Parts: sequence; structure tokens; C-alpha cells
Amino acid sequence: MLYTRASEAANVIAGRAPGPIGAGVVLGSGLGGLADRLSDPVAMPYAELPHFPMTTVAGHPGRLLIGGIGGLRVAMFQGRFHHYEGHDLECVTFPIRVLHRLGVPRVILTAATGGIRDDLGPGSIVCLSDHLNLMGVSPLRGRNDDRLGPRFLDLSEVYSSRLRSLAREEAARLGFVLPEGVYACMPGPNYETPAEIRMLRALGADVVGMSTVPEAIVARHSGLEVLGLVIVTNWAAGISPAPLSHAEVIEASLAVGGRLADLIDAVLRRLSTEPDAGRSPVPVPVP
Ligand SMILES: O=P(O)(O)O[C@@H]1C[C@H](O)[C@@H](CO)O1
Ligand SMILES: Nc1nc2[nH]cnc2c(=O)[nH]1
Repeated sequence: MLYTRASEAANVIAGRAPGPIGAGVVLGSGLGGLADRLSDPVAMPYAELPHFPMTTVAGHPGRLLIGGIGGLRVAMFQGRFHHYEGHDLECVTFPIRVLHRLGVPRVILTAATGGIRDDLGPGSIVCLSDHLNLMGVSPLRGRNDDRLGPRFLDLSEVYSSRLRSLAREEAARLGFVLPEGVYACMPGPNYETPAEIRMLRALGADVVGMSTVPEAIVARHSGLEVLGLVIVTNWAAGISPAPLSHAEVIEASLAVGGRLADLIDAVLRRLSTEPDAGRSPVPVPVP
């Protein structure tokens, strides 16, 4: 049962890095370097954690690191699972269920994306305001376990307006404007056709990717606050003058990763000053 598996993983993690955790961060393609910001990190390869699958995509090393940023203890997933790798969405979103069982109150989701909106070219950092789930399925499909969240979930505000304004303020302090945008989640692993990108633009999408949305839905199901910060690594198909490639995506992630790391660092430091910071309950042992 998912609840038991997530609790077992949480118990192992809490045993190796005890104490409350104030935030989780999922690091997207080529963004694993953000974990270098953690002080005194405890590293746990997914292979050493119960029920975690292996990552298979370049730029997704497959480790959980728990360490400090500005007084806040943070759990960073260096590498994620994607539906296109053949995992079902329960598996793709397992790290979020584990955060929930660890009592973590919020999560920052990061990803590499293709830019659709005219002002969101390669190198942009975008704060997600909403999403289009075009994966064709919800991660909440199947029998609902009420201990994990409600059967019917309201998604009127997936991406916390409180965290979004906090991120905008911290970006301004760092000297740049943080635009907001709508993320369209495609199933992948192929990139889109130019006609699909025209369709996505007409539907209101600003950036396009192959992840993030299942994690955001499950995080809301689990009652976590969500902040989505993505980087644009390439113009989307048909806008890009060149064919798309994952090597280009990783290269562009590495180039912008430092600025995104500065922003996430600043957001986490700001959160560490909040009265409830890091006072999440430690996990309940598996019944
Ligand atoms: O894990 P993310 O969403 O950052 O990775 C994006 C989507 C695909 O996995 C890959 C395509 O290049 O980058
Ligand atoms: N689906 C999709 N995912 C991406 N990840 C990085 N760039 C892209 C893109 O153009 N399309």
C-alpha cells in the first residue's frame, strides 16, 4: 500500500537524517548542482532507500540530500522520475508522498522547459502561476487512501500565491524580474511538433515540459504548499531555429542554474525566518 511504502521510506530517511524538515526541493534536468548550497548534507542514493526506483535520464543523478540553508533543514531530490521512463504516476510522485510522511510543509518544484511565450526565451526563469495537465491521466487515479488526501481535490490554486509573491520579492532583491507563466505538461519523451506548440500557445501555455504537474497535484493532495520555478532551456519546437536535444537542455540548465540556485537559496532563507519554519512533525512510524 502506498501509505505504508511512503512511511517506510520516510522512516529510513528520518533515521539517517533526524529532525524536522522545513522544505523539499525537486531538482529538474541539469539542476542537481543546486544541492551544493546545502550545509552539512547527508546524501542518500535512491538505491539505498526503500521503494525508490532508479533514475534513468541524464542530468538526474538519483540522490536525496538533506542539509541546511539559512537555518532551515531542506530535503533536495537530485533527480526525478518521469512518466515517459515507463513509471506509473504513483511511482513518479513517490518522493512527494515521502515528503508528506516526513511532515514537510512545502515543496519547490524545478524543471527545464521549452519557451512558448514571446518574452520567455532561453535563460529565462519563470515562476509557475498555473498548469495544463496534458499527460492524459491524473496521478490521483485509482482507489483513494484518505490518510494521504481527499478523493476529490480542489486545484483552484495549485501554486501558492503567498510563495509566488515571496519569490518575486526575492528575485527583485537579487536584481531581476521574475515573470509568471502557465506550464503545459506533455507526456514526452519526444519533444513537440510545431503544430502542437501552436496548439499549446492557443490553449494558454507559456512554457512546456514533461514533469512537475503530477508532483504538484500530489503535493496539493498531501496538503503541501507548492512553488514552481522553471528555467527555459530552449525555444519550443517550430520557434527554435534548430532541432531540440536533451544535451542542449542540460547545457542551458547548467548555464542558468546558478541564478536559479541564488533565487531558491533566498526563498529558503526567507522561509527560515517564518515562525513555523522547520517545525513540521517528524514522521509517524509505520503502523
Ligand atoms: O525533469 P525535467 O522536467 O527538468 O526534464 C525536462 C523534461 C525531460 O525530462 C527533459 C527533456 O530534455 O528535460
Ligand atoms: N516537452 C518539452 N520538454 C522540455 N524540456 C526542456 N525543453 C523542453 C521542450 O521544448 N519540450
